[in-house]
Amino acid sequence: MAASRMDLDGRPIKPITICMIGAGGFIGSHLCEKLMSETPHKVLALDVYNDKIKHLLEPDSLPWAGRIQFHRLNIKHDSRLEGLIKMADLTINLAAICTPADYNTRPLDTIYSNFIDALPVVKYCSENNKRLIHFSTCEVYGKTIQSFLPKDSPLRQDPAYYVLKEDVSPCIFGSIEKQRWSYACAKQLIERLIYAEGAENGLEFTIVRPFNWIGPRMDFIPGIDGPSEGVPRVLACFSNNLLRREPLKLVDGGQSQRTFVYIKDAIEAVLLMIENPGRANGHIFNVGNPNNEVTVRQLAEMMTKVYTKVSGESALETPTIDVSSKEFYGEGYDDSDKRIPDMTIINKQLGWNPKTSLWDLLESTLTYQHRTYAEAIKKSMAKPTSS
Ligand SMILES: NC(=O)c1ccc[n+]([C@@H]2O[C@H](COP(=O)([O-])OP(=O)(O)OC[C@H]3O[C@@H](n4cnc5c(N)ncnc54)[C@H](O)[C@@H]3O)[C@@H](O)[C@H]2O)c1
Ligand SMILES: O=c1ccn([C@@H]2O[C@H](COP(=O)(O)OP(=O)(O)O[C@H]3OC[C@](O)(CO)[C@H]3O)[C@@H](O)[C@H]2O)c(=O)[nH]1
Repeated sequence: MAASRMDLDGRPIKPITICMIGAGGFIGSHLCEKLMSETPHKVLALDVYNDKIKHLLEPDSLPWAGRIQFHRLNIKHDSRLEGLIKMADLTINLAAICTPADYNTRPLDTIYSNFIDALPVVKYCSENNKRLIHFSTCEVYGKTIQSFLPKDSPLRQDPAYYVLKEDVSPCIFGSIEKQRWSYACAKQLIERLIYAEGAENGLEFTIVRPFNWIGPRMDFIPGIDGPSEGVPRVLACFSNNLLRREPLKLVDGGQSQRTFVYIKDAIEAVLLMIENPGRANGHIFNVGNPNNEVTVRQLAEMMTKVYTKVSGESALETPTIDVSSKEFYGEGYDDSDKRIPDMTIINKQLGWNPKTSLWDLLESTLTYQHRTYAEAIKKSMAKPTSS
């Protein structure tokens, strides 16, 4: 299998060792799965948790046993970090606080996690001449230029005012009191630092800007495998509502727009970056699906239809309710209005295109959510509440 794998320029791919930080999270778990099942590469998987990759670590009889090694560590304070980066050919940094409910309520943790804690990773890669793939975010674009144009301006139809291009679009955030932007701003600064390490010290880097990757194992279902009061990202929020047969909450009318890409499509793009360093180094890549754009309200409607199909349950009488962002997220929340990725750079460098439609990716993801959580939710809802 592995011996005959070729890169995009027809050269055989040599097995490498990857130090993956944040390997136990949503993206990390899918990337580990792909690397184990389809490549000969080794993974040093670093995280505080490993629940989402347990199926790859045990039992010892798995075909890839010995190629993945879990190291439970917190990169904030662990002297093993530099040694592990030195042992690898490539470091992939996924570790971050990246749920919007935290950005305005835990801004210090958010800034430390996305900037300060990433600094040693960049430094160790640069000092030891190790390649780095760093996960940033589409949030670095902030709001579109379009959102500042008058509602009746014909310029609103011009993609130049809303399609987000890595090398052209500005980063437009709200005022400092809108602490929502603490995350985007920290991610932007770490991008600038990595870019400068490349320019001044020759660091070989690739920066990934994911545009709402979704699929199985994303975040948690409150009260089942996460805190009851926790607020995950929209896929898990709406899944939780559907599983509990309660209305889906539309923040500020659900008018914001997003493009969603299936995690399995996006992981293909990351694998191309890993295995084609000559084409990926020095680049910042949007990774998203411009064809899967919906408003959050449309997403809620589609998820409701898909869930009815995959669960066999009847639709709710009141499928959605409106809630203000202040009530849902608290003071200091703000939102990106629209996120369409320009695909020119990733097409040119890696020839990558997403394949899966929004309906299809929701069908496979909600089938997973139903199979994984429906019974546990029923049991938890049947339990009498303690007085
Ligand atoms: N999923 C998306 O659509 C998306 C979009 C934009 C950006 N991103 C970026 O991609 C990366 C991964 O996102 P995800 O969706 O998999 O999130 P996730 O929360 O599922 O994964 C992050 C992982 O990092 C780990 N981690 C955090 N701090 C750590 C620390 N100090 N030490 C060790 N481990 C630590 C967490 O335990 C978690 O397992 C993040 O950097 C995020 O900002 C993701
Ligand atoms: O119950 C809910 C939950 C959310 N919304 C609204 O949905 C939009 C999307 O929210 P979410 O998926 O939580 O996150 P964002 O897209 O805003 O931000 C993410 O983008 C990438 C990343 O960097 C990492 O994943 C993260 O910052 C939004 O408009 C919510 O208000 C809702 O209506 N109801």
